[in-house]
Amino acid sequence: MNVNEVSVNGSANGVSCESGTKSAGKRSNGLCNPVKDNSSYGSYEMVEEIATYLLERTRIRPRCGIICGSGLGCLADQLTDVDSFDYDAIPHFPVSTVAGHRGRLVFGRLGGVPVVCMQGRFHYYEGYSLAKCSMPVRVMRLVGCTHLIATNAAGAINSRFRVGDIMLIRDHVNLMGFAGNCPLLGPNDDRFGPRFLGMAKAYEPALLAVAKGAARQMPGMDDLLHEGVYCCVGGPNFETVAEGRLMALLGVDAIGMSTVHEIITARHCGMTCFAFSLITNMCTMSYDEEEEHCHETFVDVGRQLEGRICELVARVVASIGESCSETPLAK
Ligand SMILES: O=P(O)(O)O[C@@H]1C[C@H](O)[C@@H](CO)O1
Ligand SMILES: Nc1nc2[nH]cnc2c(=O)[nH]1
Repeated sequence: MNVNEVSVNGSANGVSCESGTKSAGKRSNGLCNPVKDNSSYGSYEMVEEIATYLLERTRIRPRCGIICGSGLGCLADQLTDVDSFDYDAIPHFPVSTVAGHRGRLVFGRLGGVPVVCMQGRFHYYEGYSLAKCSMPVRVMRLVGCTHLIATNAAGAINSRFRVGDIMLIRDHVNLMGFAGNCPLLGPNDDRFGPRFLGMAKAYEPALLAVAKGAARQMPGMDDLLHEGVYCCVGGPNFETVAEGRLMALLGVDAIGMSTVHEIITARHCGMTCFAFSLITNMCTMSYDEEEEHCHETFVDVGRQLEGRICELVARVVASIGESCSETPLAK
């Protein structure tokens, strides 16, 4: 099969620069070449090659992939029987460039359930296309994951939220998609999933119920927990007051710079998804307010809440473990 015909990568409106990919021991020069990237990056064969590389080096056969958001790398630190791979050692993998994103893939067990964690994700503002940001989700699928848990740091639009709260994501607004940017742009490869994708049940209601049930059993957690709508923007700048107000009108509760394209990619390849936002700041909704946005402070909010967040994720993973059969799915 001609890889050019089945490539699933699309760069954003033909204007996204790809940066920092390691391939065959050589880093790209980071120059824009969307046409080339569109035809060769992220093919099924490439993702399969990465999956094979990893499976040959670990005995863990993960059922659930976990993406650690800014300041939430602690999720990977609680795994046992660990095999970890720095991103720059994995063929074709992008590299993390953001503080609080360590840049490694960690295979291991969480409460006995085999999982794989991205300890650091890729963002559009780093210069990667949405397809490239989300490519590791397809790797997770091809190493056997049936479920994805995505976490992120986000700003609250909803005035009832407070810094340190957790918002379970019930739904999202794909604002970048409205502008014609989507991780599924370009030719579709049916081996990953269908050309046209329904998104009405993107976030699995049963896992939302598990998380809410778990929170009720964790002292003080119920008060911190909300359910709501997440929106991803390209970043890296935060929102103007007018943009924050627009988000409120759109029904958005929290805003960030990730997750949506990962969930689209995961749903495309048939994964069951659960996601939550750690509220790290209140969005500035009035010109009278001081803007107090600082990435380093956001990372600290994650550190302060790591015990609770780890427990919540462990409980959701335990329920996923119970629902999965023991048949390995890895190709
Ligand atoms: O990876 P996530 O979505 O948690 O990162 C958020 C969005 C920006 O990358 C960063 C802003 O501080 O945190
Ligand atoms: N876009 C956006 N991303 C964030 N990530 C953490 N806080 C914020 C925020 O206020 N806005």
